[in-house]
Amino acid sequence: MRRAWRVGDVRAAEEALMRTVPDGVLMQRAAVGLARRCALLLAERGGVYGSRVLLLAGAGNNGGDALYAGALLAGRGAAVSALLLAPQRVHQGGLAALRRAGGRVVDAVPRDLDLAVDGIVGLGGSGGLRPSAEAAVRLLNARGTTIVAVDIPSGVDVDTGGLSGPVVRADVTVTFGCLKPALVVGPAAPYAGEVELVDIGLEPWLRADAALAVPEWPDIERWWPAWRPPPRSTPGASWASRPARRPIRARLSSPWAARWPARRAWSGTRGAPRPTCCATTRR
Ligand SMILES: NC(=O)C1=CN([C@@H]2O[C@H](COP(=O)(O)OP(=O)(O)OC[C@H]3O[C@@H](n4cnc5c(N)ncnc54)[C@H](OP(=O)(O)O)[C@@H]3O)[C@@H](O)[C@H]2O)[C@@H](O)CC1
Ligand SMILES: [K+]
Repeated sequence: MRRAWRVGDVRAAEEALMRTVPDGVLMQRAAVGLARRCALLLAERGGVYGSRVLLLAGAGNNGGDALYAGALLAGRGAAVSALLLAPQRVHQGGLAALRRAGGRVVDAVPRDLDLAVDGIVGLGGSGGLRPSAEAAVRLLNARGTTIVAVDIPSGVDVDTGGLSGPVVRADVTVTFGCLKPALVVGPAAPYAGEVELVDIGLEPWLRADAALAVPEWPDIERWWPAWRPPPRSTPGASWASRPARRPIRARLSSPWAARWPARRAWSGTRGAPRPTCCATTRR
């Protein structure tokens, strides 16, 4: 089963974990996992060195994750720029790290990009995207820029998986500690693209009863041994018409970054109903 936790539960676990580690450690764990996934993506497309990366950095720690990860990529020779969506409230430590590594701040989305990192908003999101963020997101979505979302594609409702306006259409979402409902269910789920879960040590602190649990193929096969996914040609494969621009491919992860294999499983079986209806929920 894939289990997901709501924002309140993640925050509670985060607080408990934070009491056991020095300040800033969790953000560094998150940033290292994020930078590593971005570097893998860039390596597939010609290499990290000399690649052009844009960070969309919002007002909170989600922007901080993006800025620290950007600093790591700049350290590997990427040309990293940051568009600050709330310059007065940007994560100062992250911005300083980026500048030290040679990154720069821009005031508009650059024309040529190899990768954009969505650090607009994460667990702290409410309502639709703010106007400055919305304009940048519309432009990047329209251009088909490769996007890695930080924790959650910005603009989605994290707890319900609902949408209330334009959202980031990510190729990959690097999420921290645990899955969240918007990555698994609702209209938001396809916008996450491939989801990579980075272990930051949160799991022991999460409550045992997750907000929801969604079965994976092995669960279904265990419950119903005779069942097999329908063939690819089955009509009515509308569930599979995700908004991604290219097929999601499986990538290997390091041992400390557990990939979520479910999308790969589903993407190989077009026509099958996506079993979100089987999700068990906790109120
Ligand atoms: N959990 C963990 O263990 C760890 C969590 N970590 C990271 O922290 C992140 C949570 O950080 P956070 O709490 O600082 O909130 P965050 O999501 O950055 O947003 C805050 C700002 O966004 C704004 N805003 C709100 N809605 C908006 C919208 N729709 N569109 C645009 N802007 C919007 C709002 O300002 P407003 O516009 O309302 O004035 C607010 O000030 C989490 O997702 C993960 O990445 C890791 O670093 C370490 C481990
Ligand atoms: K985000």
